[in-house]
Amino acid sequence: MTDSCLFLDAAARGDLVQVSSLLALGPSLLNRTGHSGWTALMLAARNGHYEVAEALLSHGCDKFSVNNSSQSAYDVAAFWGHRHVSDLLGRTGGGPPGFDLHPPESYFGRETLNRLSAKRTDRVWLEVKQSDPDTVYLLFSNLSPMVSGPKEDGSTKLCRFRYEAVKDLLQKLATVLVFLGVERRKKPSSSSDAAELLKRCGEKNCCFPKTPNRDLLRFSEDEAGVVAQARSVLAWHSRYSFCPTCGGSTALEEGGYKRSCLNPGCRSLKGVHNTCYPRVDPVVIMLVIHPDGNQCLLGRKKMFPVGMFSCLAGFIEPGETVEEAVRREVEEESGVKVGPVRYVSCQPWPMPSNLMIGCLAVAVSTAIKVDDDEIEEARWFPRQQVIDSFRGTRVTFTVPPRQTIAHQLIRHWIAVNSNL
Ligand SMILES: NC(=O)C1=CN([C@@H]2O[C@H](COP(=O)(O)OP(=O)(O)OC[C@H]3O[C@@H](n4cnc5c(N)ncnc54)[C@H](O)[C@@H]3O)[C@@H](O)[C@H]2O)C=CC1
Ligand SMILES: [Mg+2]
Ligand SMILES: [Mg+2]
Ligand SMILES: [Mg+2]
Ligand SMILES: [Zn+2]
Repeated sequence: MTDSCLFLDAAARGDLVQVSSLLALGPSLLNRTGHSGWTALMLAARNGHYEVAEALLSHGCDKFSVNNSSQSAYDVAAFWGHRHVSDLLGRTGGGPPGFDLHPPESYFGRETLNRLSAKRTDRVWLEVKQSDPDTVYLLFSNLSPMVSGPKEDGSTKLCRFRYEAVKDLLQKLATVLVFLGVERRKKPSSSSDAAELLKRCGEKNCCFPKTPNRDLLRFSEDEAGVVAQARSVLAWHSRYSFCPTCGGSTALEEGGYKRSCLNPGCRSLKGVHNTCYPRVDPVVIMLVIHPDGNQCLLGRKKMFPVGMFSCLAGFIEPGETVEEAVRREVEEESGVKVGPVRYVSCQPWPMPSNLMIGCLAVAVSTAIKVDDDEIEEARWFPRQQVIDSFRGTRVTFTVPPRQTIAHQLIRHWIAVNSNL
C-alpha cells in the first residue's frame, strides 16, 4: 500500500496514532484524495471519527474541499447523522450556493398562538373571552377563511373581526366556534392591530376565495399556522357531525375541541375515546435516493400540472411504523425497494388534516414499475437536473411550490449532498 492509501485507510478506521505518524512523515498527505475524490477528512466524517477529524483540522486540512459528488466532509457527517463531527466541521457551504442545509420551519407549521388547552374546559373563562373587545374572530365558510387580497404580490391576509361584528353569527345554530388560543407575542403596535379589526363583514374587500386550496398557500408564515389549526379542526367538525360509535347527535365542548355524544347509553361516554377529539392522519412523504447517491426518485400523479414531479407519499396504515410505511408506499407506487430511512422534518397539511412526515430513504433496487392507479410516471432525476430546475436554468420539469414539504425535502437533499 502507498502512504497515501495507508493514510486514507487509517482515517477511515479512526486510527489516530497512524494518522498522526503518517502526517509527521509526510505533511503533503493532508489533502490527498483517494477513490471518488474522498479526502481523509471525509472518510473520518463518514464513520464519525471525531478525534481524527479534529487532528486533521488542527494540521490545517482543507475542510471546504469536495469529492466527485460535490460533497464536503460536513455534508458526509451530516448525512450520516454524526452530529458531533458535523458540529465540529461547521457549516462549510457544501451544497450549491443558495440551498440551505437545515430544512426551514414548515409552512402551516408555525405556532403563533399559545393554544392554552387547559383553558378549554374553563367555560367561564371562555365565555368572558368570547365577548372581550380584544378577542379576534376569523371567519370560515366551507373550510375557506375570509381573506383580503390577493395583493399585487399574490399574498392574502386573514380578515380579523371583533365580537360586535360576529355576535349575531355566533347565535346561529350552524355556527361552529373554536377557541384557537392566545397570541404568544403581544405585538408592539397593538393599537394599529385593533384598528385593523373589522366591525362588519364586507369591509376592506373581505371575501371567501374562489380557488380555496390554492389560496391556502398565499398567507404569511404566521397566518398559515393559524389557518392550518383552524381548518383541520373545522374539517373534523364538518365530517363528524354524528357520533361515530352509535350514530347519535353530538354536542360541541371544550372550546370546539371535543364532540360528546348526546345518547346517554353510548359507549363513547365511558373512558377516553379518540372519536370524540379532532383527528390527524399521519402520512409519510419521502425523497428516495438512488444507490449511486446522485439521483432521486420523483413521480407524477395524473392530476398534477403538466411537467410537475413530486416526492412519493402515502397514508400510514394501522400498526405500521414510519419506516415500514415508507418502504411499503415506495414499493407499491414505484416498484423500487428501499433500505435505510431517515426522518427529516414534518408539516401539518390541513387538507383536511394530515401530518406529513418527511423522510429521506435510500433505494436498494432501481428498476421502476409504477402503480398506474396512482402514479402516471416515476423517474430517477440526476442531481444536476434537479438543481437546474430549482434555479430556473434549463428547466426540464417542475417541483411543487415552496410551501410544500415535498419541495423542502428535495431542496434539503440538494443541500446535504446526500450521497453516501
Ligand atoms: N404537502 C405535501 O408536500 C404533500 C402532501 N400530500 C398529501 O398526502 C396525502 C396522501 O398521499 P397519497 O399519495 O394520496 O396517499 P396514498 O398513496 O396512501 O394513496 C391515497 C389513497 O389511499 C387511501 N387511503 C388510505 N388511508 C387514507 C386516509 N386516512 N385518508 C384518505 N385516503 C386514505 C385512499 O384510497 C386514497 O385514495 C394526499 O392526500 C395529500 O393531501 C401528498 C404529497 C405532497
Ligand atoms: Mg401516494
Ligand atoms: Mg400509495
Ligand atoms: Mg396508501
Ligand atoms: Zn354515541
